[in-house]
Amino acid sequence: MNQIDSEAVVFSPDEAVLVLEDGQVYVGEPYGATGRTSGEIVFATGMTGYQETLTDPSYDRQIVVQTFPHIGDTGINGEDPESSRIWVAGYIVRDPSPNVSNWRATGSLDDDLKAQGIVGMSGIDTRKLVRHLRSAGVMRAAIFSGDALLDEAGRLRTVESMLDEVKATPQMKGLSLYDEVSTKETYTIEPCGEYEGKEPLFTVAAVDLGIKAMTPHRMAERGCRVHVVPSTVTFDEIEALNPDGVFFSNGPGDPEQADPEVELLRRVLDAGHPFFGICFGNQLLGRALGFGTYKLKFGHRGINQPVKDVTTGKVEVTAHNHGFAVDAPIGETVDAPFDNGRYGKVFVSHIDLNDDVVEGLQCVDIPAFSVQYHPEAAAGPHDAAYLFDRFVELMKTTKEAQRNA
Ligand SMILES: NC(=O)CC[C@H](N)C(=O)O
Repeated sequence: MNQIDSEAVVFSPDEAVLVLEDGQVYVGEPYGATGRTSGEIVFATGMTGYQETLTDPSYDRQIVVQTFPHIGDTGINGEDPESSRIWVAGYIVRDPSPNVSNWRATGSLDDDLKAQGIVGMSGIDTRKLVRHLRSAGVMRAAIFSGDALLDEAGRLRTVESMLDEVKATPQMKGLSLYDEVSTKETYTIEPCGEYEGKEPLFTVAAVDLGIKAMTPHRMAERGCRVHVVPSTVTFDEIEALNPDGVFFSNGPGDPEQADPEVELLRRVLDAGHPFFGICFGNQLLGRALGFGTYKLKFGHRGINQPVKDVTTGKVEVTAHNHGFAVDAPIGETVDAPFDNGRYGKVFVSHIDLNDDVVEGLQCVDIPAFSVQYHPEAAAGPHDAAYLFDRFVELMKTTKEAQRNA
């Protein structure tokens, strides 16, 4: 069934009910675990990579709607997850595949969602739902199925009571609400591929704000030893690693409420360490430089967004997962506003050709740059792999300059 007028909502105990913060209601079937879940509802437009989406810690506490209708046909496997578990709060698909057909499959998506207790639903008009979110903007929502559809007396709940629960759901907050996504202990990724077993070319301290597994791997395959450190790491703990470069990862939450991480980043910049940031890391660099950040109406979540590198004019097909963006001037090189230009000049290096959203920052006077999108290609195109080469080159030139100073 589709979205229906909430006054006339009818559903049975074996169905699933989606209630949006603005009162819209959709009735479908349970998919994955049954129960209740709530969070900010967002949509992802990728046609492939559903395991990478589900296990991206940046989706922590968000209900994800897939716009591509047929999900689950390749089952699940042990190679594609981007972290140790599924992080989405809930999952909504149009037409889940009842069959698994892939040589790497170790099980079905439905079973994995059930095993991890992820409440989902299917069989609703996701196109209508996404068009509504695209015009009304992302908002809080909840999914109810199984016993969660019943009140204490065992009667079917009212939509009003479910709507009350939606409105009691916490709004998107800063990283402190999400520190569950970060590693609790530092771990190290050694050089791999052609650099396997060799002395590392460079040492990177990667701050895990919700890091995706493939990201440090992209640096390790370029000869780096990567120490992945918790989001609560101190500057002195970073210094003790004697890094040639520092990386801030992607992650959930509102960058405007991540001041401790911005302060840590400023100490990294003041120490002159080469810096590379991705997604949340880009927003934190923007805020460290003195720019603001703002919430997008519905965000960018998918693996085919056109981004222009303004220094080369090249257009890259890129993978995105962000609901916030940096508010910086496009088309000009400016003094970074923080502390009367302490960090020198900076320009917007990349822009999204769909909506002119800032997709990259390049500092001119300090060794620091970042992108809003995901160059690690997990899932997604490999167009932006050069950014990892750029980070290695930045560490190389900075080390040489320090040696010759
Ligand atoms: N993937 C990310 O790093 C997301 C960054 C930030 N939480 C946002 O939603 O914009």
